[in-house]
Amino acid sequence: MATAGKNLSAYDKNTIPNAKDFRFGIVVSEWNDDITENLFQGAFDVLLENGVLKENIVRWNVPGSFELIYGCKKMQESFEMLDAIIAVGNVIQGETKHFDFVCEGVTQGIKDLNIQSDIPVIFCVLTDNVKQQSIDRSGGKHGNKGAEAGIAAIKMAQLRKDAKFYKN
Ligand SMILES: Nc1c(NC[C@H](O)[C@H](O)[C@H](O)CO)[nH]c(=O)[nH]c1=O
Ligand SMILES: CC(=O)[C@@H](O)COP(=O)(O)O
Repeated sequence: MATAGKNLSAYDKNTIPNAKDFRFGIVVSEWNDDITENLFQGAFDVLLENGVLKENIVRWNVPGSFELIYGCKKMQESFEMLDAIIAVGNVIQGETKHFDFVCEGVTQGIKDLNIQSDIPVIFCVLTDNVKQQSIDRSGGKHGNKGAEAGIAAIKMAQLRKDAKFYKN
């Protein structure tokens, strides 16, 4: 189902673990910050709605979405007590192929971080053809992908906790 068929902000609170003991990092790209700030707020609000303490959320900024890779990697290394990290960015097609390389690079880089580290990184990067698509997905008519990412972060933090329990 495409995003157009669902509300990115909608979730059943009864299916979300209580996240009061979880700690989260959020790395935010400054490119298109009118969009990325809305994405950040969507994620931040959802985390608080589900019991996360403000003091258990750490935020770093990076210049652009491509730098999300390095920023998230350093956050994994610096804050070993984090339960999950959310990478927030917005890439919009310009005149050239740069869009393709940035999107592919970020996608592969964040995928690699999930393989190489025990701290999951959630992909909250909008990759849009035009600005209106970004607006629609960061608190507009299709909801907020940041909220979707916040829920994913809680679910992956719980999966990671469960996996540690079964391993011991
Ligand atoms: N065009 C967009 C960019 N481009 C910048 C890159 O992400 C990167 O910061 C630069 O190439 C230096 O390494 N970034 C976005 O996040 N969104 C864009 O639309
Ligand atoms: C995704 C980008 O880097 C892109 O917006 C830059 O614009 P352009 O392709 O016109 O240089």
